[in-house]
Amino acid sequence: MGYWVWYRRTLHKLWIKFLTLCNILLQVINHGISHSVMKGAKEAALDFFETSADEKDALASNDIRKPVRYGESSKDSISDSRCFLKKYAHPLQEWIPLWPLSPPDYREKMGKYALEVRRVALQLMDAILESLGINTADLNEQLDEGMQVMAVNFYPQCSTPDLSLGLPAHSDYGCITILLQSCEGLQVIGGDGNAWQEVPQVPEALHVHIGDYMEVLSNGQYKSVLHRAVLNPDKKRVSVASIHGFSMDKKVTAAKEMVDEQHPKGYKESSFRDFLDYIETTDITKGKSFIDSLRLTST
Ligand SMILES: O=C(O)CCC(=O)C(=O)O
Ligand SMILES: [Fe+2]
Repeated sequence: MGYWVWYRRTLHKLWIKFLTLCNILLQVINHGISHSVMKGAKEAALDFFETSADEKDALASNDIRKPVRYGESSKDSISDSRCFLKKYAHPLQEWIPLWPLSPPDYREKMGKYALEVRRVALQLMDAILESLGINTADLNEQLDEGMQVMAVNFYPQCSTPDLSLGLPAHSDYGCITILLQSCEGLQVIGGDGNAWQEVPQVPEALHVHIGDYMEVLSNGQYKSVLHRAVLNPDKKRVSVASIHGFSMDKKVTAAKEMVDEQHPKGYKESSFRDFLDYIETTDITKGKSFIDSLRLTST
C-alpha cells in the first residue's frame, strides 16, 4: 500500500513530476468519467469475450497492422493465457464501423468510454509534459491528431496462478496508457526497481502508465513502466488498456527543452509505424524491447 496517489481534478505539475520520477503508481479519480460509462465498458468487454467463437473468429488475425483484431494466447507469442481485442479508436467515427457488432451494445458502450478516456488522456499528457517544462502548444496539436489504440483483454480465472502469467512483462509503446480493470491482476515494477508490485483496485480509479514515447520525449527523465498481468485465483478478469500516442508516421524525438550539452539526445527518432515494423520482426519474448532498440546511450 502507499504506492499510489489519488489525483484530484486540478492536475498539479509538481505532483506529477514527483510521482513519475519516483516511479510511483499513478491512479486518477475525479476524472469525470461516470460510473455507468466505466461499468458499461467492462460489461461490453466481458460480453464480447462471451459471444460465440464464430463472432470472435470473424475478427481474428495475426496481422498486427489490422486496425481491429482478435487474438488468443495460443496464437499470440507474447501472452500465456489471454484473449484480446485490439482496436484503433481515434477518430472514433472512422474506426467504430470496424468494431464488433456483437454484443449489440458493444459499440455504444465502448465508444462512450473511448471518447471519455481520450479526454482524460489529453489532459494528463498536457500536465505531464508541462511538468517537464516542455512547451505543449505544438505537441498538444499533434497529440490531438494522434493514435488511440485500445487493448481489451480477457483473462480466465486460474486456480494455479503461479504457474501461468496472463501477460508477460512489457512496456507500452505510446505516451501514456490508461487502464480500466474489473479486479486486481496488474503488476508493475515498483519504486525499488526490481520487485513486482500489485496495482490495487481502487473504486472508480483509473490506472495510468508512462509509455515508451513519453520516455523518448522526456529524453529519459520519465521512464516507461514495465508491467505484466497475473491471473486471478478467484475470478475471471477483463481490462481495457487505452494507449495514447502520436499519429502513425509522426517521428517522435526528445523535446528540445530536454536536450543540452549535459543531456545529449538519448534516443533514435521513431514512429508508430516503426514500432509495428519492430514487433513484426523481433521476438519480444526473448527480453528485447522497443524502447531498448531506440536507446543511443545508456540513459
Ligand atoms: O490486463 C492488464 O492489466 C494489462 C494489459 C496490458 O498491459 C496491455 O494490454 O498492454
Ligand atoms: Fe501493457
